[in-house]
Amino acid sequence: MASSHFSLAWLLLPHRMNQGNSAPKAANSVSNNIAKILEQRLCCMQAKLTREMALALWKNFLQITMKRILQQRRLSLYNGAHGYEEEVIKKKLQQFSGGSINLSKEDNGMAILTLNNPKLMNAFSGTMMVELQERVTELENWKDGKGLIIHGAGNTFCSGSDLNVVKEISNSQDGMNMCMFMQNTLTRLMRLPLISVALVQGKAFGGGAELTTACDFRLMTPGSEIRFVHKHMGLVPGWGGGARLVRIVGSGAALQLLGAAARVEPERARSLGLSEATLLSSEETRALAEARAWLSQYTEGPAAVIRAVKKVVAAGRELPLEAALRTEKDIFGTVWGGPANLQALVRRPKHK
Ligand SMILES: CC[C@@H](C(=O)O)C(=O)SCCNC(=O)CCNC(=O)[C@H](O)C(C)(C)COP(=O)(O)OP(=O)(O)OC[C@H]1O[C@@H](n2cnc3c(N)ncnc32)[C@H](O)[C@@H]1OP(=O)(O)O
Repeated sequence: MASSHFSLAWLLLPHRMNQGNSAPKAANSVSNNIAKILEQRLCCMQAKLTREMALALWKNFLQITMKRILQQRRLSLYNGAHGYEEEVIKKKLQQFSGGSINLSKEDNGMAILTLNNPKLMNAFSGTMMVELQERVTELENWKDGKGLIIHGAGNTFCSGSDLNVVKEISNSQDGMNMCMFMQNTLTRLMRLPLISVALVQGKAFGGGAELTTACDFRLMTPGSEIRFVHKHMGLVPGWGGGARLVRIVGSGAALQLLGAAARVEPERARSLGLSEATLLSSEETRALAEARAWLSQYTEGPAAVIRAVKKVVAAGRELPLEAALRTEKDIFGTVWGGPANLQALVRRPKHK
C-alpha cells in the first residue's frame, strides 16, 4: 500500500510543477531534485519493505519448522541423548527398498493408510519404515483429520519386518537404532489426535501384530489372525508392541500370547479385548466399507471436538493421573465456548 502511494506521488509531481509556466527552468530543476529525492526514498522504502517481508516470511517459516521439530521431539521417545542416531538408521533403511505406504486423506476427515507390499505379505522393507514415518508426520500436520484406518493391500495385514532386511541389519547397533526408529514412529502414530483402527485381514504377524497395538481399535475379518511370532524368531517385540499389549489385554494374557507365540483368532481376540468386533466380510473392499462405517460412529461431528476427545483419552492412557487431569483441563479450554459448544447451547439438544 505505502509503496503504491509513493509511486503515485512521484508520477504526479513533475506534471504539477510544470503547470504554472512562470519560472520554468527553476521550477523544473526544483521538481527534478524533489523527484530524485522521492525516487531515492521510494527505492529505499521498497527495498526496506521487501527486506522486511522476506524477514517476516523467513521468521514465520522458522517458527513453523521449530514448532514442528519440537512437536515431533515431544511426541517421540528417543533422541540423541539416548544414543539414537536417526539419520544413520534412516540412511541404512533407505538401502532396502520395496513396497510403499500409501495415504489417502478424505474430505470427511477419515484417512486410509495402506501397507503395500503384497508380494511379501506386506512385510516392512526399509523404505516402508521411512515412509511410515513420513506419513505419520503428514497426519500430524492434517488439522481436519478425525479418523484413521490402517489396512494391508492384497487382503492381508502385515507379516512384520522384511526378513531380508532383518538379516542385513542383524548387528546390535543397527537393531537398536531400528527399534528406536520404529518405536518413535509408532508412538507418534498412537498419539495422533485421530481415532485409529487397524483393519486386520489375513495375517498380522511380528511387527505387523505390534503395529495393530499402536491403533486405538482393532477390527478383524473372519479367518484372520494376530500373532506375536517373535519368540519363534528368538526375539521379543521391539516396536513397543509388548508394552502396549500389556495395557490392552493385561499382563497375564500378554504373557500367554508372547510366551506361546499364540495364534489369536477373531473370537479369542474379542474375548481378550484385543479386537473390538469381527466384521462380516473378509473380502477386501467390503471389509474396508464395514470398517469405515464402524469408525464413523466415533468420527461424526466437528473435528475440534473429535480430536479433543482423542487427546483426553490419550492423556488418560499415558500420563500419571495429575498430569492427565491438567492436560484434560487444557484440552477442555480449547472446546469450551467454541463454535460447536455455542451452537449446542442454542439448540439445547435433549440427550434421549
Ligand atoms: C523386530 C523384527 C520383528 C518385528 O519387527 O517385531 C519381525 O517382524 S520379524 C518378522 C516376523 N514375521 C515372520 O517371521 C513372518 C514369516 N512368514 C510367514 O510366516 C509366512 O510367510 C506367512 C506370513 C504366515 C504367510 O504364509 P503363506 O500365506 O503361506 O505365504 P508365503 O509364506 O508363501 O508368503 C508369500 C511370500 O511372502 C514372503 N514373506 C512373508 N513374510 C515375509 C517377511 N516377514 N519377510 C520377508 N518375506 C516374507 C514369503 O517368504 C513368500 O515369499 P516367497 O518365498 O518368495 O514366495
